[in-house]
Amino acid sequence: MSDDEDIPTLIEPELENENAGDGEIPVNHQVPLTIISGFLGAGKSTLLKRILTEHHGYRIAVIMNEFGDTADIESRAINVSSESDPFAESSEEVLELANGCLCCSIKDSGVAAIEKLMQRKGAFDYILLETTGLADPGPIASIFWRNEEFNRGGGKDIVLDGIVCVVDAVFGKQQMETDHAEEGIGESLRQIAAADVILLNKTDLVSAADLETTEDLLSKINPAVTVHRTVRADIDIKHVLSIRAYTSSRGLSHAGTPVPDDHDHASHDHEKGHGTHYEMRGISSLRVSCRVLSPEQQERLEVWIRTVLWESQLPEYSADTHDGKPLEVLRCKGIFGTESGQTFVLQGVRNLYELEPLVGDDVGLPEHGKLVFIGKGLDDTVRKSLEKIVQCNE
Ligand SMILES: Nc1nc2c(ncn2[C@@H]2O[C@H](COP(=O)(O)OP(=O)(O)OP(=O)(O)O)[C@@H](O)[C@H]2O)c(=O)[nH]1
Repeated sequence: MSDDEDIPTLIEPELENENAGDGEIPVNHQVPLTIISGFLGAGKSTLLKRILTEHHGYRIAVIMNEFGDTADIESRAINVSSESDPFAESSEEVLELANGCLCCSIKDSGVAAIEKLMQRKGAFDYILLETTGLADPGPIASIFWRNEEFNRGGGKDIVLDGIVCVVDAVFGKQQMETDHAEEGIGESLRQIAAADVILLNKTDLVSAADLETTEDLLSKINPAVTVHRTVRADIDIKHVLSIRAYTSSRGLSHAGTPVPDDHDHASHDHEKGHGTHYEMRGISSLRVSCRVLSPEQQERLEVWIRTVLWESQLPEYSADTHDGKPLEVLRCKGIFGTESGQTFVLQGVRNLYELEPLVGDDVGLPEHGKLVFIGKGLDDTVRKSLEKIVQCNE
């Protein structure tokens, strides 16, 4: 099918849930979008097939896109609302599946095609976007999350729900350990870094010990990720859709417990803190526990985040005196309490971040907050710099 006459009739969305929860669609009229990434052959199509053939009540539009070239998407994002956009006439096919899902293959245009898809809003209530096995989902995520240009256009009705990464239990560990890029971090590690949920798939093909090792590696690279072990991507849909990874405290569920002081080879040179840092093939992650913050500490933390994210340096060092590697943050997440009795959630994708008080999400005031940063050059100096702000008693 290629022309609009073949596209199913519009149906008004039935969004009735007041409290979007596990597996429920949010009541606001924004359409949640989940990005599915994953290593080549890991089981992305198997997951998609499973989601599309189950009777879950969602009307899902699946976009299978050659989103390999993210620079291309980003440049088009800027033109998304322009009438004269030469990409508005993207080639696309839409198929309606038996359970009401729409399957769209959008071949040659990124965001403009999604905007076009949004003109059919009402025919679906959820978007799944499958990236290629070689894509870094980070830049794609930042288009849908807090991107002002895009949000003024067709993107205003889309809300990024989360990033799901499918990892091959057989080859995943080897892939991560040998991943490299000309400059910096390889794509499979970027996919792990960006993920909110990982499906460690094909667990039927490996030993329990190997699974343990791979899972351990995944959570060292991304200390904020939730890992589910699967066979043929068999997973309860509530763990992958409507997880609200960017709008709730979910995924930070361990925040109430102190970060363990885990003295492995990667977290050396601890003084007194409960932080860890881990480094592998150019990617590094930091996990730091955080006391209940005073207003001054909160202010200093914000300055720290802005300086690291926007200036790629630590506040107490100028770029040429920090003897570490260049700083780059791919993803950050966190939750902490303040002396004023509020709970704050930190979310960040590349140099975009949001630090907002948590409303209507009853997690209680976390006595031991947690901050996680994943990226490049996040070494022990960076860890100590952050701990100096969030762990001292003022
Ligand atoms: N044994 C086993 N095979 C699986 C499992 N999941 C997927 N497969 C098989 O692995 C192969 C690759 O799965 P796909 O779902 O096509 O993987 P993909 O990530 O979409 O692959 P690309 O699009 O090429 O990157 C297929 O032959 C699947 O049937 C699993 O859990 N166990």
